[in-house]
Amino acid sequence: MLQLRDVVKSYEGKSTVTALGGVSFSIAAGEMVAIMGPSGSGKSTLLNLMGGLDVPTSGQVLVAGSDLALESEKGRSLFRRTHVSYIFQAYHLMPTLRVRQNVALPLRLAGMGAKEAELRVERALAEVGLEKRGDHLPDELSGGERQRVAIARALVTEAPLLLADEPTGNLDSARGREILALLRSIHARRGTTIVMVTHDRDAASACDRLILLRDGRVEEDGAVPGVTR
Ligand SMILES: Nc1ncnc2c1ncn2[C@@H]1O[C@H](COP(=O)(O)OP(=O)(O)OP(=O)(O)O)[C@@H](O)[C@H]1O
Repeated sequence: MLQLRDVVKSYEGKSTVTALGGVSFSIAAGEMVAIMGPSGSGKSTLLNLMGGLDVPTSGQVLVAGSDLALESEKGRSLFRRTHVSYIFQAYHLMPTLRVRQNVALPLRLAGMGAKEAELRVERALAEVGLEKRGDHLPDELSGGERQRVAIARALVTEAPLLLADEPTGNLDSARGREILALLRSIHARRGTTIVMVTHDRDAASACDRLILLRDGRVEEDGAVPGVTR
């Protein structure tokens, strides 16, 4: 599904910062992968490249065999809409929209008809256990529930790749574990490929593989220590 070949990403400014200094690995369809590493090691940069939000300075990011850097901005935007969904530490819900409208947003942006969209929204809300909260505003929900709404919004497009940036970062450990269990069940049921940046050992333990970054390079890549499945 994803292949990174000797990916370098530098940011030009007063001085050049090399965020990624030659990263190579592949992620197969259906994997659930954690990316860990100290602050500044390049995790968010990597996630942005995988999601087609940015392009590498050199090297290649191949998604299903095609090089995202060779696509036009329009091509990358279509790729993002159809292939990738995101969840974030801070949920990023629209505060003035009801839960149901938040979940429907990516479908409305893609121009999907109201009936089909409604069906998908209700299905996604049921999948995250919030079928009774569709008319609430995000402010009326707990942190864990807000993250569930964000997960439902990620599910509606049926994108094969889910990128998660610290999905449990704002939650206490019990709520965090519920979100991780939900992500695992989605992974098992839908076969969604999940890549999760995290500082949280529990979150990494929910994954099948751990990629450890240090100073913009892969330091370790393999099974999550202490986890047997
Ligand atoms: N837009 C930018 N311009 C300049 N430098 C940047 C930019 N984005 C990131 N960097 C630098 O690139 C390096 C990697 O940053 P990145 O955000 O990918 O790290 P991270 O591992 O996600 O960190 P954290 O865990 O703190 O979020 C850092 O040195 C950072 O300062």
